[in-house]
Amino acid sequence: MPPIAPPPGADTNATAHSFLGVFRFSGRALELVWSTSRRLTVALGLLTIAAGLLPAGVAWVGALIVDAVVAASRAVSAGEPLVLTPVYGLIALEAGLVMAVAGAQRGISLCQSLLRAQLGQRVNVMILEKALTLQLAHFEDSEFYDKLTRARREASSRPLSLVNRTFGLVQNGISLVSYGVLLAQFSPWAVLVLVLAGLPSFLAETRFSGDAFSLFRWRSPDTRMQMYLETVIAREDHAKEVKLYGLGPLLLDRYRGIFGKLYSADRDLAIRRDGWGFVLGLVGTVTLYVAYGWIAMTTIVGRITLGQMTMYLMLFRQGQAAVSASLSAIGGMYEDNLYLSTLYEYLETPVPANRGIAETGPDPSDGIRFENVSFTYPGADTPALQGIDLHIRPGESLALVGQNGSGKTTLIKLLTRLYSPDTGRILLDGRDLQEWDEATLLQRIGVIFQDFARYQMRVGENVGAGDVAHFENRERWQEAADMGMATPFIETLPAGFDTQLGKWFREGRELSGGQWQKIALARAFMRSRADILVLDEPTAAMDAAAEATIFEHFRKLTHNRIAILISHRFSTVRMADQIIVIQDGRIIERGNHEQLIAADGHYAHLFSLQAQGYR
Ligand SMILES: Nc1ncnc2c1ncn2[C@@H]1O[C@H](COP(=O)(O)OP(=O)(O)OP(=O)(O)O)[C@@H](O)[C@H]1O
Repeated sequence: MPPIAPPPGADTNATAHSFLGVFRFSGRALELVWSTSRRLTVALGLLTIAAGLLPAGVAWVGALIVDAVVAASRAVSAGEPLVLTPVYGLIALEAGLVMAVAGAQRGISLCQSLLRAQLGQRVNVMILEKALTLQLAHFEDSEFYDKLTRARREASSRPLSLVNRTFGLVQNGISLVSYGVLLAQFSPWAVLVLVLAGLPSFLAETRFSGDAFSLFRWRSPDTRMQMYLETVIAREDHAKEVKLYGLGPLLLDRYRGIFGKLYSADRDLAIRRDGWGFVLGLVGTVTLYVAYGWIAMTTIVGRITLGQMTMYLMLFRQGQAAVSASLSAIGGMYEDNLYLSTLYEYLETPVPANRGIAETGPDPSDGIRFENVSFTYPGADTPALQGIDLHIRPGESLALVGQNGSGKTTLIKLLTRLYSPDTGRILLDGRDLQEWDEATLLQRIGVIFQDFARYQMRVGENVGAGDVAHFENRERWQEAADMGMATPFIETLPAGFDTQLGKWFREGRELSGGQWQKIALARAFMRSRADILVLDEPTAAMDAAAEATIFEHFRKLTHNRIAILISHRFSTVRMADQIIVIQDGRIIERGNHEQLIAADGHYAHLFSLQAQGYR
């Protein structure tokens, strides 16, 4: 039998197994619904109470009708005149009540649809707002990412579903109490029998729902892998490789494999759940018919009327239906709880508060300083950077050279405060980076990473993204595009700056790698107020002529700015005032091009290798 119990490490709260676990998040879900729309929540509450009480009323009036009919027919047999008014009156009353039940149920479903839309939007916005406050490290943490995707996937349905089920349970509870009150007049034992007959199924359902709850949690990485495989197989940005390498069947096999594994656990649980459900359900049926006999016998001996007999039978039957409706609500509530626990874990992820407030530094002519900076990625064994000392003054340019994985991009991530150093400090204008106000700091830095974003938006917006204050400013788009050498090809696009990019939307145009890079460069140039410009391999996909011109622009532009450049092309690197060579996270050489060539070390070796290639 596949393990239902979670493996070590899976967080199965003990309460999840207890009956109360079902209600763990009901209060919070209710709070969420309440704050989304008070009017709709109140309406839903009132309608639920009405829908809970009215069925007992219908049963009661039903009994009165039968008794009135019996009385009237006896009167007619006894030769008395026929009086139909009381019977018709009662029939009309029952019809009214039945209509009211239907009205309440419709009203509930209306409130639910309206709430579903509002609540879905609200939860999605909460999730996205939180995402904006997260740090890069969160997105790189697989477990956290899992929480985020799960929270997003079911945001529009789960919170309301939990509320609906909670209300449904309340409604059935009210009905059960009202049936109980009426049934108690027949015999308090009958009430006890009704409750006891439902109890085994109730306990079994709670138990199995608890198992399902654990199962969901335990399998979450598998489900995530399945989702990922779906993305790889069915999305345009992977389609090229999947086709050319013939990866499709292999990936699909994996997808099937995961399903097989999950399915066997599901099947086992479903068989046990339904098997026990059937057996315990039989207990209910047998009880019903024993009660039937008991009620019939009591009618025959004349202790209750025919009308009461119909009512008690109906109460018993409806009572059992209410018990089974409650059972399925509870089953679903476990799943909803799982979702909400993920949602709240995600929403409550601690985020370090904006650490600094400084908007200026004591010495603006000092530029950037790294003092003995070391950094290890969360979960990594070896440091990505160690003992980095570095000084770049305003107006200077710095080039970072090193093998793949040597730590160049990491250095930029620390400078842009996407991560914080483990030891040492980074100073800007003589002030620790941690003390700077985040918005001020970010305004001063323009950066393009190797894996820059390709927004499926218009060309102009792709450029404008570099400066949100001028996102829609066409003049600025134009200037930035000129500097990024993007203007000539943008002019050839069907709608110029208004051309839609990417393939997700209608009439979207795909660009070449170099064209995208020019757009990204233009985006960095949008940040005209930024006095630190960082280009992480900005021209790797560009042709040599474009690269040369861009650097001419770049040098002119960076006159009073700090320019940091990561590149594997020595033709550009050599132009920098200062070059540092990084190896395994440490600086092994530094100086300008001439000094490094004269030193005849690592740099000189790499330079001559590349120069040979051009001879
Ligand atoms: N998000 C991350 N989490 C954990 N380790 C990382 C992460 N990003 C990079 N690393 C590791 O840190 C080291 C330095 O990576 P970095 O991206 O800084 O290299 P790089 O010098 O920019 O390389 P390239 O020239 O290939 O761009 C590498 O060993 C890499 O595997």
